[in-house]
Amino acid sequence: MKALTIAMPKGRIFEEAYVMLQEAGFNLPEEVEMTRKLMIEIPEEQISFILAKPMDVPVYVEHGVADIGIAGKDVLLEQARTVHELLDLKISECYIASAGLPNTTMNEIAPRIATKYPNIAMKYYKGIGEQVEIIELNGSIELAPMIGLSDRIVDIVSTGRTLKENGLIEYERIAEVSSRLIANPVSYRMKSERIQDLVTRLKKCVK
Ligand SMILES: Nc1ncnc2c1ncn2[C@@H]1O[C@H](COP(=O)(O)OP(=O)(O)OP(=O)(O)O)[C@@H](O)[C@H]1O
Ligand SMILES: O=P(O)(O)OC[C@H]1O[C@H](OP(=O)(O)OP(=O)(O)O)[C@H](O)[C@@H]1O
Repeated sequence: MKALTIAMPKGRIFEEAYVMLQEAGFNLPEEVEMTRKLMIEIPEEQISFILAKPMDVPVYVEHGVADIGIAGKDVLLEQARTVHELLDLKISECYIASAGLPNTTMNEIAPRIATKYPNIAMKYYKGIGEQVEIIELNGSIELAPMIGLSDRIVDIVSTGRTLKENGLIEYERIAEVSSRLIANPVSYRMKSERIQDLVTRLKKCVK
């Protein structure tokens, strides 16, 4: 059996994907003890997990240090990396939307958009014919309109709770997001049997 290295984000995606892999019949410990270790080896299954920042998962996969990865569609849309998207796992579902303070229009000259997704935001506003200035932030995006840093934000919405609790409303839904199984193109050829088996087994567990 050929060894597989799988890169995954540490947080919510790992938790959901790990359960899915167990449901798919992989012999993984009942619970992973969350330590500071950034690599988890499962010798019985010849699998190693690399625990990464969400935005870094496609980087590991594109460079081939991970054969497989699990990444949010948001990250894949933002980065356009050379990886194969194999399967929609339908976990960590949410969407990307534009939002802002209620009853406000955007500044007519170069409205400012705060976001963690500069490429997605730029493409969206270009598509609707708005010339905007992007302000790139790394988190707590919902703060920006409240404190006068931006006219709008482009960010992830799931329950809508963060928008609501920060006095913002959604203006437009931009893209649907869920986690995808991705593969390095060379690994996909060299380890095709192993990867195909993983896809077939996971497919049966998609809800
Ligand atoms: N509120 C949410 N509900 C469901 N899925 C989400 C939500 N927020 C983000 N996601 C999805 O989960 C992925 C990882 O997000 P997560 O919140 O775990 O990390 P992060 O806070 O962006 O990362 P970090 O703080 O480590 O840089 C995102 O790329 C997206 O696909
Ligand atoms: O609609 P909701 O259910 O409230 O979820 C949306 C929030 O979840 C994500 O933030 P996260 O918790 O990852 O924190 P972040 O600000 O560090 O990105 C996202 O950036 C939103 O802020």
